[in-house]
Amino acid sequence: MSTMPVHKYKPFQPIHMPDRRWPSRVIERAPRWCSVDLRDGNQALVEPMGLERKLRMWHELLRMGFKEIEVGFPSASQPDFDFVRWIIDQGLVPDDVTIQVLTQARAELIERTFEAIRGARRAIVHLYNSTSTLQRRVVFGLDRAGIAEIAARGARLVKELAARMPETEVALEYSPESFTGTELDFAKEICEAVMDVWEPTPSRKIILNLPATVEMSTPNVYADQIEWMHRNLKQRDSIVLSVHPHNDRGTAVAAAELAVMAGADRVEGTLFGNGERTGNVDVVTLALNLMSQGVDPELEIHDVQAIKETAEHCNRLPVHPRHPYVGELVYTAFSGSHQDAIKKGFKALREGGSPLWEVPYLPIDPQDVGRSYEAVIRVNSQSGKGGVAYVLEHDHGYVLPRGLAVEVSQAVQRRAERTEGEVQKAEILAIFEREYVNRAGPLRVTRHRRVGQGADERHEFHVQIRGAAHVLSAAGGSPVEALASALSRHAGIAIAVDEHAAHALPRSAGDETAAYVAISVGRKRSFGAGTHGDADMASLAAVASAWNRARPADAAQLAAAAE
Ligand SMILES: CC(=O)SCCNC(=O)CCNC(=O)[C@H](O)C(C)(C)COP(=O)(O)OP(=O)(O)OC[C@H]1O[C@@H](n2cnc3c(N)ncnc32)[C@H](O)[C@@H]1OP(=O)(O)O
Ligand SMILES: CC(C)C(=O)C(=O)O
Repeated sequence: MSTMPVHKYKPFQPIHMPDRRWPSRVIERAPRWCSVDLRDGNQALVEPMGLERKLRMWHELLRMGFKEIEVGFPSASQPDFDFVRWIIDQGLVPDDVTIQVLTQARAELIERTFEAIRGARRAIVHLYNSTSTLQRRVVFGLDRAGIAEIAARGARLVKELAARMPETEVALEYSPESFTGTELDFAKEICEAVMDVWEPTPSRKIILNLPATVEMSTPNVYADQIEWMHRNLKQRDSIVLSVHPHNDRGTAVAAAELAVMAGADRVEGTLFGNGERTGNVDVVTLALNLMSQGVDPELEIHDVQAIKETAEHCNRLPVHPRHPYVGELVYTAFSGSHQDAIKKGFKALREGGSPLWEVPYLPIDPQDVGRSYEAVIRVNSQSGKGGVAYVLEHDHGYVLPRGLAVEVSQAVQRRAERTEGEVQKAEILAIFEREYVNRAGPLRVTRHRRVGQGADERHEFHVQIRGAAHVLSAAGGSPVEALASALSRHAGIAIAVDEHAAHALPRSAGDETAAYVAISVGRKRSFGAGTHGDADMASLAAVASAWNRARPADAAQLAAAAE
């Protein structure tokens, strides 16, 4: 038993609904989105947005394709009121976009709200009052009938004021605020009391918004609550059923998704989940979750970084580096096995020709949201050969053979362990090139040519051994094999070429070849690499590098024998 004060809390009562249907439903289309960044998001900020920040957010939301945007709580403050007036008066509301404004169910606030929307082509007036057992008791001191009357009275006034403003098409949204703490039969009763006032029809629907004002249970319970309302509300065809999840338990995204499976038509949320306490549901995550399932998210998120910059500027709050789809680190693998799988995934993708994105550990293609592959693999002490090989290939064009990749990654690992940090891409390149590529030492091949023809063909090598010029030669085979045999003869040591690979190495200065060899000098195995504008010379440089990297004693022996 822990010493935590569990006795202060009671479990949330589950909903008895053995025939619940949502668990076997699949989301096949995006819900109607409503951004509440400029209201619920804004009301939770340390420094609420002024005109400049509100306008920047507004334009970002329009660019993303939101068609319903809650633009404020105009009766709350002059800046909120002024912003609503500004976008109406300046003609900033596109024809296909509907603004939404929130108000408590209090006469003076509703009247002020209507002043704010005067002249708008269309507006959703969003009326709310708290309905939970707790709020009824401690905030309002009213019974169910008293609370229902607040809502009905508010709806009557909205209807009356809307009738006096025929130039504006007014829709009503009603929220039984704190719905998750409200008995379902009462939530139904109060919603239907509002409907009785508003008299919605299938062509003039009411929006009933069922908020998880405070997230109080596991998301499946919220889904049960939504399905119960979906199945039991009267005139369902005259209702847009909306949800507005908060994230107190960290499961707002799951709650919203299950709620949509349970019958919700519409979701209210904010960019990256800004909002009261732990925030509103994150609409970007919801939308990209849909995209990752092949469902059109009906929002444009081609540059998630730009959207994040807007959110951070407007909210003056940072987005976490691990935030889904947008965080600085979410497309980055540090750990070896992930890197290996990602590298192989990219290769399979390149070679497979399928349009489907299937790369382990990357649920979506970072490029689809404007992120690059730049940071997909970063290297520290948790990384393996796959990561190092990926960096050398992706960033520098070297396609290392497996054994060499293992060796290089061990050197990189030692560096990472020593510094206890990340090894930057430039350092990885430096470690590799310094140790393996055109490695200086006693042996250097300066020229190669083929002499003779047919059976008499020989390879002639001009080499420097400890600075002294020599001409070596050997018959037949590839230049690499011939050099190994010429060196063997001169040094009196068995030299075998175990591996040899080469590929074009695109460089800004012109195309080069990169070659890799593994040679055995006596019993010692050594890797080397070479680069050169001439393919044969690249391979011969690789042999020389491998030799120069071999044990000093062997090198000395070669030098002595050749002198
Ligand atoms: C869960 C949500 O996010 S809901 C939205 C919440 N957002 C905000 O509150 C941000 C903006 N709000 C504000 O700036 C202020 O609350 C205002 C300007 C709207 C109103 O301010 P005030 O008049 O000072 O009242 P306050 O908000 O403290 O409300 C308290 C009174 O309103 C009543 N009340 C609260 N909500 C509602 C409601 N939805 N409908 C009717 N009455 C309500 C309370 O019972 C209380 O009544 P009492 O004074 O008789 O005890
Ligand atoms: C007004 C309502 C919808 C709200 O913001 C909430 O319940 O969180």
